[in-house]
Amino acid sequence: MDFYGTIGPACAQPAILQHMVEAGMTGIRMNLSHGPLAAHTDWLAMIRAAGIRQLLIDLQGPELRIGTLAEPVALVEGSSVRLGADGVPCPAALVQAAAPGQQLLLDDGKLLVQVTQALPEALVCTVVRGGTLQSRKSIAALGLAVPSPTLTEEDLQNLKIAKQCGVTGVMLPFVRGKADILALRHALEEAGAADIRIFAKIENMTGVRALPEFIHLVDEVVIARGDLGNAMPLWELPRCQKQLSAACRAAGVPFMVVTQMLDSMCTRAVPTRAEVSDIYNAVLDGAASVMLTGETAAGQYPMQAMEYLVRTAQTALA
Ligand SMILES: Nc1ncnc2c1ncn2[C@@H]1O[C@H](COP(=O)(O)OP(=O)(O)OP(=O)(O)O)[C@@H](O)[C@H]1O
Ligand SMILES: CC(=O)C(=O)O
Repeated sequence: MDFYGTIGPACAQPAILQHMVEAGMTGIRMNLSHGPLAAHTDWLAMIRAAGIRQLLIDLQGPELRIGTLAEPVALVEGSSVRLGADGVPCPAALVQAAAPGQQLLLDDGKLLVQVTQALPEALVCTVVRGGTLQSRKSIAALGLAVPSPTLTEEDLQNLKIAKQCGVTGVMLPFVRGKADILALRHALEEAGAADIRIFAKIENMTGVRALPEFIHLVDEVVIARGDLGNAMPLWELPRCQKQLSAACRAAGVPFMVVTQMLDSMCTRAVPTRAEVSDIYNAVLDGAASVMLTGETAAGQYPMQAMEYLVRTAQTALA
């Protein structure tokens, strides 16, 4: 079984990475939504030096995100916020597609705004659930199909240098169907990196429904519960996870379970009973790999989190 962390400011130090490897980490994810491969040569050197065998890059793909903010923006419930020109930067395709009444979940659903006015270059929204909005956070536009290419220009640049950077796998967000996988395969071939494994992230209902058409074209399916949890009431997410796991087992395709596996360990050295049960159950369901994200990238206890992940999974395997 594979155990992944996510590299970020909290763990990008040789001694911490070394400790995570000693705890059983077999691979690491680099989230390229926060910066390109070329800007992370120091992290790449650390990953090599720590002897981490598998390096996954998580592309931008068709995912919608807030752009870069000069500083975090406080969104106050009931107040108005402008997305687009002269406001919080966001993709132009979203501004074009959204109509008044559209709800937009921000930062994996922590914040919620509703469009009140759709101008040609901006959306005026009312804040329904407030909080602090930071740069590059996710946007989920429920029920709205926003046209976007499989790969961004930056994704293509990253794929060109992936092989020389030691990348072994590519995670494609928000897979919508067979065409997205074929486009990524083609881009990898063009980059001379046809042997890099493809991890298809299931992050919304489009991906759930399309899974049968592309499951045999990918190397691993990723049950990406952060965004997937925005696509349904949260009490339905466990059933969806179980159904996706069963579909992968039936097809004989490996799958990964990721997100909030040990979320409380971002700020506490010991996980909750519910979190260790979640890991144990994912392993019993047949997961080929499990991954930590914010816990290792930005949390206070990256080494302890990796230890709990690996030990709990190994206990389930024993
Ligand atoms: N390459 C990076 N550079 C700087 N900060 C990073 C980097 N990768 C991750 N982080 C920080 O760690 C946090 C958690 O990482 P994670 O990969 O889960 O990002 P995310 O944007 O929250 O997730 P997702 O891409 O799944 O929506 C990020 O929100 C960011 O603050
Ligand atoms: C990891 C990720 O992208 C998610 O769970 O949405």
